[in-house]
Amino acid sequence: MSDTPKLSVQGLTKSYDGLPVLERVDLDVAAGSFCTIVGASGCGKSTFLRMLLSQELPSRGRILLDGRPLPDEPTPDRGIVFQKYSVFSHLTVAENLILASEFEAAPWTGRLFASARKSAFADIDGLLERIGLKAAANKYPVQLSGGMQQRLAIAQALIKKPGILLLDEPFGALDPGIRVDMHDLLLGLWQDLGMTIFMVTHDIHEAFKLGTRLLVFDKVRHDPQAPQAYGATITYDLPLDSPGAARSPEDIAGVIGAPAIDPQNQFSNSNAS
Ligand SMILES: Nc1ncnc2c1ncn2[C@@H]1O[C@H](COP(=O)(O)OP(=O)(O)OP(=O)(O)O)[C@@H](O)[C@H]1O
Repeated sequence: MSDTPKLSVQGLTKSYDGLPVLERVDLDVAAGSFCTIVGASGCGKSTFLRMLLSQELPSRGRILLDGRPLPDEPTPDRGIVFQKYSVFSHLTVAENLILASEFEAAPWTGRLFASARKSAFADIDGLLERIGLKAAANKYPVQLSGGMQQRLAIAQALIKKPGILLLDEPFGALDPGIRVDMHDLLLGLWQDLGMTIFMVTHDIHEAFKLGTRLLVFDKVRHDPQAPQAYGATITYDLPLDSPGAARSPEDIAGVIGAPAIDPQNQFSNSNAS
């Protein structure tokens, strides 16, 4: 097996208007890892994911994918799911899923016809089944529950079989019961498809349950006179799947300090900028 990390982040800094949001981030991630990311609100977790997607470019440093510089633009090998549904409301579930193929095959019209369209629908049949949306293939997003809409968003992100899946609080808007179903779905997909996953969450229990590695973002340098003078970095990088690894959110409270976790087991916003 190759020793080259799937993803390598080297000396990464991101600033907006000269103010650093992230600084000196270094990280090597092996293929097949499931990295959960936690940190105070506003510390740059989404910004980090957007850089892994190439929606944003680093101000300094670099990101390597399979040992090569990350492309400057999003590519099909990286899929993303956001908290808020990112599906097209005027298209059915199945139409949402064949959209990428339609634009690939017909960039001007975004439309496939006759046998090509039929074949595109046939291609997504297995995915619809796997994601639990087969019976809803002809429904519009407004006719789906929140959980089903998020299943559709995940299916959309998986359509190009990405090696890396980026999840930005994907279950944050769902009821606890639905979340458990979504955890099972996600873990099953991760195991079946062998993806490398980066998932931002505010729920520390979710981070422990799903991740093989927990990344905590926080500021190590503070200037009370200038709160925005420094950016956040990875302050804790905890393996969750090896013998002796931290096993519970209570363990992490001991490692990173109890104030990081509030009574609802959510990361506090005390460092919000
Ligand atoms: N395009 C942008 N231009 C200027 N500032 C930005 C931009 N995108 C993000 N920021 C700033 O960067 C900081 C980090 O934002 P980001 O959304 O990455 O944090 P986060 O940790 O994901 O927060 P939350 O947990 O609340 O979602 C914030 O102060 C935000 O205002």
